[in-house]
Amino acid sequence: MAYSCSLFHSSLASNSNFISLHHRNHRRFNRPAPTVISCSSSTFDSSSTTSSSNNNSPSAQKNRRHADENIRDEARRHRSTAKNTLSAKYVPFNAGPDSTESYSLDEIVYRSRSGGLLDVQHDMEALKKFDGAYWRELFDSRVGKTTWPYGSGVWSKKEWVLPEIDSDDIVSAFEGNSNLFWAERFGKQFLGMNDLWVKHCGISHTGSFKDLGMTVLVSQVNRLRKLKRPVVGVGCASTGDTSAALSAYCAAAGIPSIVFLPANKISIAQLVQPIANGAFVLSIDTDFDGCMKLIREVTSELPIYLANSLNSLRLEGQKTAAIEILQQFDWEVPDWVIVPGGNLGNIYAFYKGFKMCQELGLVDRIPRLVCAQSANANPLYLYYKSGWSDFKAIKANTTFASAIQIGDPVSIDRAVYALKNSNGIVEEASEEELMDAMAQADSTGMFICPHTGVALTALMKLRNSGIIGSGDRTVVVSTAHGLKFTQSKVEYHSKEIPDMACRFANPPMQVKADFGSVMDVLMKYLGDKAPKH
Ligand SMILES: Cc1ncc(COP(=O)(O)O)c(C=O)c1O
Ligand SMILES: N[C@@H](CCOP(=O)(O)O)C(=O)O
Repeated sequence: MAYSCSLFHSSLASNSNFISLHHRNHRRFNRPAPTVISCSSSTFDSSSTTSSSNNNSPSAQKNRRHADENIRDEARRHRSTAKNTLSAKYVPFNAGPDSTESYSLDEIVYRSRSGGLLDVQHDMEALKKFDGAYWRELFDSRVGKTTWPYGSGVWSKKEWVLPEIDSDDIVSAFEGNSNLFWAERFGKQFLGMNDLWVKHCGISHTGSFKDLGMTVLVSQVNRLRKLKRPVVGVGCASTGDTSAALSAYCAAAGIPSIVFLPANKISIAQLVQPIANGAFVLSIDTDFDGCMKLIREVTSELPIYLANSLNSLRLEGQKTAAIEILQQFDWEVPDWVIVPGGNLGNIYAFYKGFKMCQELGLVDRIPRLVCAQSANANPLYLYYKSGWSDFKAIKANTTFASAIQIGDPVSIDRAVYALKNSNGIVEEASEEELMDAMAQADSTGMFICPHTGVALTALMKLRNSGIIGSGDRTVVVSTAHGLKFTQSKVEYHSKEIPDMACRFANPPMQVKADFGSVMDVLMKYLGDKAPKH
């Protein structure tokens, strides 16, 4: 599949700005943030230790960081001396009330004694000592600042993520705080919807939502290494996004990273990311599931810490995207959230984020979740269609949504739990459907990845069947930046894909370099576009 059009070039744009959405949010964000938020039994650092003001008033100057101090030093100087009453530990995933099995987060453990998944369990009683309004205000007060580490959308929720980690150990690129895009034209034109949103988790440091989990995992590794635990490097199997995030965060912390990639199955843009960040890259002649099996075997033999989402630390970071969505809607709960699924950690992370907000009184309900799969890699969809009676791992086929070409998802149990407990739905998208949906979305000003095309296809199907109503507030989670997947767009717009009509292709027009020829094509174009009366 070669490039045929020299007009197309790829480069990865990175933007971690928080784009506040609408008037309701402005009201909240404009409120002065409290310097210290006190509560009955504890005090957490608030965001306003650094002056975020541009003015030169004496009070702004007084709050200024010392000239010889960096933001980490400054955070240390302002750190609350109150005893931290919050904690978290690993427990077997979905363990019954009688289970006593648990592990410190400082242990290197990925599986329960019975071989099942683990989950990070927070001390909910300690968190409940503060009411929902407290947490809403604390999280809101930290948005858009450079105070270490709260300028990160993940670490602005530190108390719910890794409450015990020292801020000094955190490795962060101020990830998160991604924009929630009102898909006005796409919603109106293709779906008759006026409250459709796209959460752009891919507009991030390495171009995918993986940054949210990787900052947490690599921070904990940083702590483990300081505690002299046997961690020489960190490794993952990847379809291209986990490897990019792992290598970037490890490079920032000076920790060796090792990535197992299925040969010729990821995009060039994704392949070059770990190479550029200095990771040890193994290109292996197998698929993602084969790489996953190998990394699990290797990490049980060598002092390499496992960074895939089998490791439940990752999901603690990823769950903050759910909290962020609620925050961006001024703590109003959307009706639906649609997430593309592959290894199936993220759908559970969203569930967990929403559920914590409900349990801790920030909101009174959770949205219905939809997991969207490529029809070429759809083990969850087949399981759902069997009435959850018959799960079979499959051999995943090639799909343009290459990052979710996964046939044996490690988090299958987590995904089923999330969907059952959120009245959820699973949908699938054929190659033509996902590529058409991507092209349609792009034609309304987005530039999404094929995985987001899978999620948009699910939305289209659920709208057509009337399950999602025209007025339902719906969020589609965009998981990676479209600039990582330009080749699939080039092929689509060049109409190069066998057996695909590419109905929304917009190929460039070749024109001779003379005024007459250019005028001819422009006159025709403008004639076609002129409003018909
Ligand atoms: C771009 C993209 N979208 C979606 C997914 C699916 O996420 P999960 O594996 O957590 O289901 C992945 C990775 O698997 C991905 O890289
Ligand atoms: N899409 C993923 C696949 C691995 O998922 P993980 O969340 O378990 O790391 C990737 O980019 O590698």
